Amino acid sequence: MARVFLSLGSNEDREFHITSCLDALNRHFRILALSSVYESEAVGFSGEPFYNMVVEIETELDLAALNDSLKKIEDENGRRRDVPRFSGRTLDVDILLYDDVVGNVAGIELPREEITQNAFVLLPLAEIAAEDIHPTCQQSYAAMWQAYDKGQKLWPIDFNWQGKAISKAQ
Ligand SMILES: Nc1ncnc2c1ncn2[C@@H]1O[C@H](COP(=O)(O)OP(=O)(O)OP(=O)(O)O)[C@@H](O)[C@H]1O
Ligand SMILES: Nc1nc2c(c(=O)[nH]1)N=C(CO)CN2
Repeated sequence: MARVFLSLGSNEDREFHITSCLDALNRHFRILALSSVYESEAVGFSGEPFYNMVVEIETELDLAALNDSLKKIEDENGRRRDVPRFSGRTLDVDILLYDDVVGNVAGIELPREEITQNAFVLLPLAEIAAEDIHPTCQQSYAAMWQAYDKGQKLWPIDFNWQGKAISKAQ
């Protein structure tokens, strides 16, 4: 069984697509943890603000099969692939960590660089995996967040899934 952390993002019909993604992940995998949902301005392009969160799952799929399964979930949520990389999206699901795998496996680069680059990835990860150690930085996510330049604003959102509030942030 692999422990996997996924980053979810949406800036079109955000509540619908994040909910729909959580429903799909719950059908296909065992969900171990959900972070809060955070709203932030689009980074890298001028578009609508995003909702982002991190989800920990457990799976027997290898990386290639997991990537296929996540792409299918993106497709079911109307993800367009014929648009520039930095543009609006209904749903983006990225693999941040797959156990402690480091390097390129089946075209998947791990650990995903965005962990160290984007507050909208690092904060929700630190929320649910505070004491875990980043496989190459060799620091805990809590320590990495402590040291992170907090210039990028994130707003915790009251978000309910399956009738329960999943927000932990104050
Ligand atoms: N850590 C990763 N998680 C998911 N896909 C990855 C990863 N590393 C490489 N890839 C590969 O890169 C391809 C493009 O995905 P990538 O996530 O980089 O682009 P995107 O989803 O279009 O844009 P974004 O950077 O906005 O997520 C994927 O199809 C996948 O095969
Ligand atoms: N706030 C925010 N900005 C982004 C995001 C995202 O998920 N959240 N994803 C992008 C493309 O992967 C580009 N910019």
